[in-house]
Amino acid sequence: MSAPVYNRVALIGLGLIASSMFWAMKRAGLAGEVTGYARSAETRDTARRIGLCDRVCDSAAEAAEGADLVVLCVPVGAMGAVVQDIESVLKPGATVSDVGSVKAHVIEAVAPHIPDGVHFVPAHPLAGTEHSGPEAGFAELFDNRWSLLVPVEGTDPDAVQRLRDLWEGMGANVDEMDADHHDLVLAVTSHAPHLIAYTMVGVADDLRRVTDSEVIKYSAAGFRDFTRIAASDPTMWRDVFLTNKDATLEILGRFTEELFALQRAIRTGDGEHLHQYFTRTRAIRRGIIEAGQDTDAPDFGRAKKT
Ligand SMILES: NC(=O)c1ccc[n+]([C@@H]2O[C@H](COP(=O)([O-])OP(=O)(O)OC[C@H]3O[C@@H](n4cnc5c(N)ncnc54)[C@H](O)[C@@H]3O)[C@@H](O)[C@H]2O)c1
Ligand SMILES: O=C(O)C(=O)C[C@]1(C(=O)O)C=C[C@@H](O)C=C1
Repeated sequence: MSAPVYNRVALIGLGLIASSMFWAMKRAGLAGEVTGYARSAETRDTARRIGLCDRVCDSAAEAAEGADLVVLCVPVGAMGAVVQDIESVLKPGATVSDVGSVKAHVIEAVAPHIPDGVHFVPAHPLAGTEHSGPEAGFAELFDNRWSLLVPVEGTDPDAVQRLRDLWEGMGANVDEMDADHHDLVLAVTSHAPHLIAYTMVGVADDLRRVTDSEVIKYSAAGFRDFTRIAASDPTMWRDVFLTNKDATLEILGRFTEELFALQRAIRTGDGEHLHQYFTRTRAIRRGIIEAGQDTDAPDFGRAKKT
């Protein structure tokens, strides 16, 4: 057990990420008391029933009052409204953070409502599952995953260091990045891939109407992975695309160009193009495994190189 990093932590929005943070903080003794608030009475009841948070409050302001750290764990599009519910109760010296998947938009929506004397340190854990809600969380979610801190210029370095200590205590590796760079990187590694998975599953569903249930019956591993991703929370992902518009459209534009090039290679029988392309992408996967970045990858990925 570590010494608490914060005496009082408030979690606003009690879904997958907040509940995982709660269990991870409890596992390592990182917070004295953790309060929580969720918009729906049903979620608050569930949280009380499963012991999620030391105290579940009936308003965001009640949960945030007196907290040393307040973490906004709601969909990206709701961050601006939520900070306005709590701005008047934030205590001087407190830190406000968030876990949103998009950073420039959150900073734009939240920063104007942070009172003088309160720190704002945006963050984004690069860990999740397709499940959502208060019962989806688990203490190990952040183990050996990245959590990116995106402090705006002039932020107190002690406030940043303290949040870093919290994330490291929850098992994550921490890096810092600026917001625009974050949003471009995540458009490549997370946002565009999710949109592609949503599309692929949508196409298969359309096809299913033609081929009856064969798409589901014979779905192979690759397609199943797409369906896992495409089962992710619709509200969360709607907000991601609406708030990281430019970077996502830029990456999707490039994706479409490559897709057309591959389509052409197939039509013209250009096997050389296809082989070279797949050789390049295979090397990327191997690079990730060799760098120890894919903790889910089986060992044979490292050992066998044909
Ligand atoms: N799921 C992931 O893989 C993942 C990973 C990293 C970061 N994130 C980010 O974390 C945040 C939370 O995601 P999650 O997966 O925990 O979602 P979730 O759906 O499991 O939980 C979201 C919570 O926010 C509440 N909420 C929704 N709208 C609200 C509003 N207008 N006001 C107040 N509360 C509201 C919901 O009731 C729920 O309690 C999002 O910003 C998301 O982008 C998600
Ligand atoms: O593993 C998953 O289910 C995820 O999609 C997690 C994932 C990702 O794309 O890697 C999704 C969104 C986040 O903002 C961070 C992590």
